[in-house]
Amino acid sequence: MSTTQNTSFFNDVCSFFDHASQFTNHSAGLLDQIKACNSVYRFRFPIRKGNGVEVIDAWRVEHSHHMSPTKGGIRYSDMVNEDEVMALAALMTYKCAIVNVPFGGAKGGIKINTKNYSLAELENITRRYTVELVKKNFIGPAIDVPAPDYGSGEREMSWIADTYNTMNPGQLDAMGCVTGKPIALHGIQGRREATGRGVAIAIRECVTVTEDMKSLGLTPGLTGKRVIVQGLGNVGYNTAKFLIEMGAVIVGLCEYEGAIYNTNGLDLDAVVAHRKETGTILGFSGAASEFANSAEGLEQDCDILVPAALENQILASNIDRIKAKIIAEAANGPTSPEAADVFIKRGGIIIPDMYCNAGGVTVSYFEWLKNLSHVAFGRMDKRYEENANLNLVSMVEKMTGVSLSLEQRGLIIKGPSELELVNSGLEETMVRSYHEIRETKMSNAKIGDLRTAAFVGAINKVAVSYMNMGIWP
Ligand SMILES: NC(=O)c1ccc[n+]([C@@H]2O[C@H](COP(=O)([O-])OP(=O)(O)OC[C@H]3O[C@@H](n4cnc5c(N)ncnc54)[C@H](O)[C@@H]3O)[C@@H](O)[C@H]2O)c1
Repeated sequence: MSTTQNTSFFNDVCSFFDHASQFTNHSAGLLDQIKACNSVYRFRFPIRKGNGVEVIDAWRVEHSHHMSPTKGGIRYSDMVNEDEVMALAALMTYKCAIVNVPFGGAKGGIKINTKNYSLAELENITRRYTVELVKKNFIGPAIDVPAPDYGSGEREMSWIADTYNTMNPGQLDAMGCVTGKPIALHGIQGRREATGRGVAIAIRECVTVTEDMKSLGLTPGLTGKRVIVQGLGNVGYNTAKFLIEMGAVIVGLCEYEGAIYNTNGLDLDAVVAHRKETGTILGFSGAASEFANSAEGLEQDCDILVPAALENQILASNIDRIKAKIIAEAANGPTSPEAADVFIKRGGIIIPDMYCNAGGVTVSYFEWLKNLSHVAFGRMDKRYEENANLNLVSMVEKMTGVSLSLEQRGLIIKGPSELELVNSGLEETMVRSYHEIRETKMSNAKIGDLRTAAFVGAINKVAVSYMNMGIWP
């Protein structure tokens, strides 16, 4: 299947790319340009730790400048490395193209185990990381816009926004330099849950296609579908939460300390509360069985497996023991090309990462637009709105001499809130993109799977941008 030797995560992404590119008709040179990472910035900076100094390794990779700004999260992990950041940046390019978000792909990495640092040290690291990016022109609302990823969240995004803003006094659009900020600091409603909500919508769309479910021996629809989720962080927790709302049953949960399982379903919030109290999901009273090794949790009986932690979880070495019929890649790169090949050949469906977790960047785009437009999304705070609309109602009544009915008043004051706008935009994007990918798959029997179809669509869109742009000089 691949023309690239698989020695790394980035090579895995290139391997998927190479396989899909045979279904496009672009020149080898253009394909090379799309595939390559345009800028890789590796840097080291010191922080004070205790009475000494510690040097931190960090990266920012801008994979593709076919659109500006570039966009992608920052991973805080002691496992992060240059290859991983390059792979994640490349996935961002294809992801944005799939959901028609007009950004190039980027990603950042800070090599730390967040558990080993105090809050003040984490803030120092984040602010210094931002300063290094500013110095090299690797951040800015029109240049490169980071977001949360594994190990980072709203708190870190606030520090980044404040550092950038402080270093660029008077820059009107400064708050658009990063997304995933808290609501009180120019964030947007619904961003926190967006990736998980998007994953749940992606799964729902997949299981509603009767013909595809028939081929898996499953009934269409989410009701009663048994799901195992790996990772109880931002993406995993929210995916599980929305899947439950949509009628699915969470039968298994895996965290790095182990896994729990109950074929009758697990109470998600009770598990989270238990973990908060004890530091582990193990020992949860509602579990029928538990496994000290997290990976064993992936191999239990279920219809849908949702890896939502890290890459390289489903490999040639364990794919034969995976019982799920659908793998929904909430994490980036959880399935190796070899494992994916085996799974597809035995008739399984993989909802590929580059589409499945695109809800985050979709809503990040809305946040960035809100920051640049300097206008609140949706209707205003209810108190103001009611006053404003009451004025409007009495104005209309005075002008027409007619008393408006309650219904007519209702028509005037009703309007979508920011959250309703965000969620409907997200819903529309995830639904449309799923069927676009599936149609590409169905258009050529040789394409064979959703990931290849997603890559074909993404490659074609990025190719058109590069061709329109031309080469300068
Ligand atoms: N946050 C976003 O908006 C976003 C968007 C798109 C993609 N993603 C991807 O989703 C994945 C998770 O990101 P997140 O933001 O939820 O991170 P997070 O840090 O909030 O949560 C990750 C969780 O995975 C757990 N974990 C780590 N290793 C594990 C293992 N071996 N087995 C089971 N659990 C393990 C961690 O303990 C943590 O609870 C990453 O691949 C990330 O790139 C995140």
